[in-house]
Amino acid sequence: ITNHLPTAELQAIDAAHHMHPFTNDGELGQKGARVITSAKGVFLKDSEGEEILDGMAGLWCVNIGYGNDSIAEVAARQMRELPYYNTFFQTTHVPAIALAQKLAQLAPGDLNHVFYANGGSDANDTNIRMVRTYWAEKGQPERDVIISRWNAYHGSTIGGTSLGGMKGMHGQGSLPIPGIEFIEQPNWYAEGGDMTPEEFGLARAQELEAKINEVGADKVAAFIGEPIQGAGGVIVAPDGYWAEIQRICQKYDILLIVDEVITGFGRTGNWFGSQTLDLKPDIMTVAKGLSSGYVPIGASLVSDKVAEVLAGTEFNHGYTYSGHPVACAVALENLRIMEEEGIIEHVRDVAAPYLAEKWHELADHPMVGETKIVGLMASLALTPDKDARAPFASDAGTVGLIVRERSFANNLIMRHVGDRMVISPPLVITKDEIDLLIARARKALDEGYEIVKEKGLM
Ligand SMILES: Cc1ncc(COP(=O)(O)O)c(CNc2cccc(C(=O)O)c2)c1O
Repeated sequence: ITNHLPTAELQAIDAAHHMHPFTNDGELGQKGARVITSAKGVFLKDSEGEEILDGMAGLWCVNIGYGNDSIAEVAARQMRELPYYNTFFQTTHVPAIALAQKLAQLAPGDLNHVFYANGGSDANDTNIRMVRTYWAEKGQPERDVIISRWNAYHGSTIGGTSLGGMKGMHGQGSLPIPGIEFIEQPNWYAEGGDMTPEEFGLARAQELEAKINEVGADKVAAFIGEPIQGAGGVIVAPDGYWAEIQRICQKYDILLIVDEVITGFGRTGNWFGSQTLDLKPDIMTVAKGLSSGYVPIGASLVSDKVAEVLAGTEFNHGYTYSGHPVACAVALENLRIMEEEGIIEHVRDVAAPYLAEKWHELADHPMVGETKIVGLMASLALTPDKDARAPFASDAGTVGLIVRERSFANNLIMRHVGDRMVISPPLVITKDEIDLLIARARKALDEGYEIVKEKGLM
């Protein structure tokens, strides 16, 4: 099978054998999956020769853009030299050592220790076992509860799904696992009612203190949160929310896990979202932009305080590919490119300010209620009534899906989460490419708006 097989044949074989993530395969099988054949910079090519602007950087991950040759070179060289070895048998190797050192240098605060994983989900599984082991080692084994938020996303493993607050995911597989508690999310647009954003954010943060007292402070191990909820729809917490969350964590001496799988490695205009929002994690989850998606890799960046306690015991946890040499070598090269090409500065000084200006202009569209952006992750809320910040009468996602389909038809990848549209382009995007993205997004909104009116959805 090659890229040159007719699309319909590729689609038929895909439908016969390939089960897609988060997909109704029955429906997709009828429709046929879009066959992506190559990519360069911020553009994908499909099997019909269409050029598509990837407004999602794959899945929030291709930070340096597609088609970087030096990464391919590094991967090939490492594969020839040491394609695999483990770090279980009191052994290590240079890629794992060098990447750990690099991450310790780049990470804020005293996140000086790295536990490797395959991606974000299993890094969060590590975090569940790590914080529970931490407290057991400190003589408080009953401190095993982790508090998260509804509509958070922390992955698709049993642990990651349980930490996440997506009720639809919990329903498939009898989740969450015991010991995970939830508070409401800081989504002012949808849930703030008549409160100001700041009042609402404070109220939502103070739910953490209430939950701690409900569970019993001596039972709570940690709190986990994304600096900005990504898969939840790029929900930006109101000012003051995170300061209050951190005050409460310190008051009750519970560990703070900050999940930077999306916000890490330049997405918010700094190396980490924790720097943008002034967070001080005890553990930070990373993946995606760590390798720009060129190979799977994730990790838990761990503070001196936590690592010190863990160092006193055998932490019986780890994965075959923890610290995979090719993945580590590629991640190192990815970070070198980010530094040497000044990609963080490009986001902070050029791309993010420009995208923000253009993205906020979309708020003049009759169907757009709010536009939010931090760095190069942005969202907009679709609404039939801007003043009321009203949801559509149709099932959540109906209108979002219409706009997403029009976006795809106009060769722009733009995600919908419910009736919010989301973008997260490669960090290397230029101002001209932003103009193209905005033009195609506006066209998708205009065409979507016509369909929504025809269907009587507003
Ligand atoms: C904050 C966060 N934490 C953990 C994970 C899980 O990482 P892995 O997928 O590498 O196990 C994620 C992943 N985020 C993610 C993954 C797939 C799709 C989408 C989407 O928004 O459509 C988002 C994430 O966004």
